[in-house]
Amino acid sequence: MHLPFITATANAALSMQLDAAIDSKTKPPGSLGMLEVLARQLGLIQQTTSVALTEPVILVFAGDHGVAAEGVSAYPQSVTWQMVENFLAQGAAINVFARQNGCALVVVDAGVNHAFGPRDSLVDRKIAYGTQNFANQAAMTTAQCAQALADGIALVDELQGNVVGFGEMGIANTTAGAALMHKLTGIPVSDCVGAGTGVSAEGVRHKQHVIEAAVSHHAGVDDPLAILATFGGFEIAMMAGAMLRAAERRMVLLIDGFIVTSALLVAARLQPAILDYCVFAHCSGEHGHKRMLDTLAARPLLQLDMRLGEGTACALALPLLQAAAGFLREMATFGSAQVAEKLD
Ligand SMILES: O=C(O)c1ccc[n+]([C@@H]2O[C@H](COP(=O)([O-])O)[C@@H](O)[C@H]2O)c1
Ligand SMILES: Cc1cc2nc[nH]c2cc1C
Repeated sequence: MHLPFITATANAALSMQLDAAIDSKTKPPGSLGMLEVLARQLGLIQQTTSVALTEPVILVFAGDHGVAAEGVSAYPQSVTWQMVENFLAQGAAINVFARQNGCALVVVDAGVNHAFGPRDSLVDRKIAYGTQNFANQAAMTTAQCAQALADGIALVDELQGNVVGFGEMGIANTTAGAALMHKLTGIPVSDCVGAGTGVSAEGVRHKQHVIEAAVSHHAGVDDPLAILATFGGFEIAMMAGAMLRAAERRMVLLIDGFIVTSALLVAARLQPAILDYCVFAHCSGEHGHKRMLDTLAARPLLQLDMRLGEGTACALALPLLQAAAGFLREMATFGSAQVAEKLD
């Protein structure tokens, strides 16, 4: 399979132009804080000092996990397809937040354990009716993993705009995400697991033991794509493919919570320059997310103790991204507004 190739955004001459443009605006230098960091990043991604965000979209990937059979979630597996129906009926949190912020939403069946039948507003990329239970065998075959990556790439090829947010839905996928985090970072499993949908402290310890046993069972799996196939999910693999292609197309990637970031961990192992294109929407309340973000040297925009997934934090962070692009494009300069500059 041909994986996307991502170019780093570093450009010394453009960086200086962006700094000059940002500092020329009618404000004390640095006073827009993180928005200035974002504006600079957007300029480097788009290779211009006049940035513009067009047709933002959030892709929500849904998939089921065989490891749910180990009793690692607070909810039954059927909630995955039921929540997909809720997305299609416009009733979920992501529907509300995307609507509020003028963001399109695309729901993708990457591998839900349910037959939806033909549906106008559901993108059918079902790889299988859920993954296998990684406690006993690899979650997916190499071919299924490659197909999921390729489908993610193809989905992003169809997008018109230049901003894409990533969201997911999948009962038990914090267990998959924690296993990926452990395998890809070496951080102890105990620091990767969390409450997910709300399991008890004992439930979190059970998750830890399930993952530790699976990691020993699959000893020697060390290549990033093999780790993805062994412990990942169809929605996670499809997101990783979509992320790689989005960065190759020089789009802005909005990264949601724990599971979305675990997909990015895989993508960043394959193409480290992808991180230049990522805006981290929030630090999730899921226990391992802060450590995961730290390993990527990521600075999240929001910290609202949210741990829902669905791409909800992407929708909430979008106005901040638009503020960064807007000030760089529209604010007056000290010269144009005839405002006196800083005293020496
Ligand atoms: O995005 C997050 O940080 C996040 C943290 C905890 C849970 N979730 C969501 O909850 C589901 C997974 O939780 P669990 O307990 O079933 O592993 C899945 O549908 C995710 O979208 C999402
Ligand atoms: C109700 C519910 C909604 C969700 N949205 C994302 N993950 C979810 C998990 C549950 C349980």
